[in-house]
Amino acid sequence: MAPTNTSAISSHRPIVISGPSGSGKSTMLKRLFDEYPGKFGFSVSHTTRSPRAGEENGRDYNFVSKGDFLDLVEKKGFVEHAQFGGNHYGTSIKAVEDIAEKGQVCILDIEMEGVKQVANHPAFPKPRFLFLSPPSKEVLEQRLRGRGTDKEEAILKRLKQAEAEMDFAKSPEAPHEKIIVNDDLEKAYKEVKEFIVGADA
Ligand SMILES: Nc1ncnc2c1ncn2[C@@H]1O[C@H](COP(=O)(O)OP(=O)(O)OP(=O)(O)O)[C@@H](O)[C@H]1O
Repeated sequence: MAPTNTSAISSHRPIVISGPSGSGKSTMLKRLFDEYPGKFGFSVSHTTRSPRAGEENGRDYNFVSKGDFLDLVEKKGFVEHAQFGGNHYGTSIKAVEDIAEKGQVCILDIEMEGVKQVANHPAFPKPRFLFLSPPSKEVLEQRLRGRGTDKEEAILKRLKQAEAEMDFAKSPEAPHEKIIVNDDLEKAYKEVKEFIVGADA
């Protein structure tokens, strides 16, 4: 099994934020990163896909071969990993440790299957799990449409996946310490901040 430097991670416990696409995760994180510059960091993911123009190895992704990727899977070196469109993607323990060793709190913005993997990892210290929920399916649909980034087919796919995410969050196997409903943005951001930074935020 890949060695884990638990001390850095334990003193800067990573935060896993999840919730349906369109629930507002990026909106919250952008505000948080802007309000607390340098306090938080995103880990650099591994991928087997080829770099795109302008992408830099080690900065945008750790670009690796399929063999190396599967080796690390075997060694339990990923806190979570998945396959999309024929390519593998994953967050390595090392990438999370690198953030903690810089003195930052690592934020993991991941979907349901990844959350399950993180929660069940045999060696990775338990992070803090936050779930961001839309106020309703109807509002989620409005926001996804309002965002204007997806075609109809993608919106329908996201809405279907949202149901699975919401069901999981309500199930007994869900690891979330807190569920925040993103209705009023100011109120929800205050709650997110309290959970992540503490009551003195
Ligand atoms: N409380 C809110 N009230 C109104 N609109 C909101 C609120 N929170 C977020 N939005 C809007 O909803 C849309 C979806 O938010 P955002 O892109 O942050 O979601 P996300 O969870 O990061 O989605 P993805 O997982 O697809 O990246 C955005 O257009 C955002 O401006």
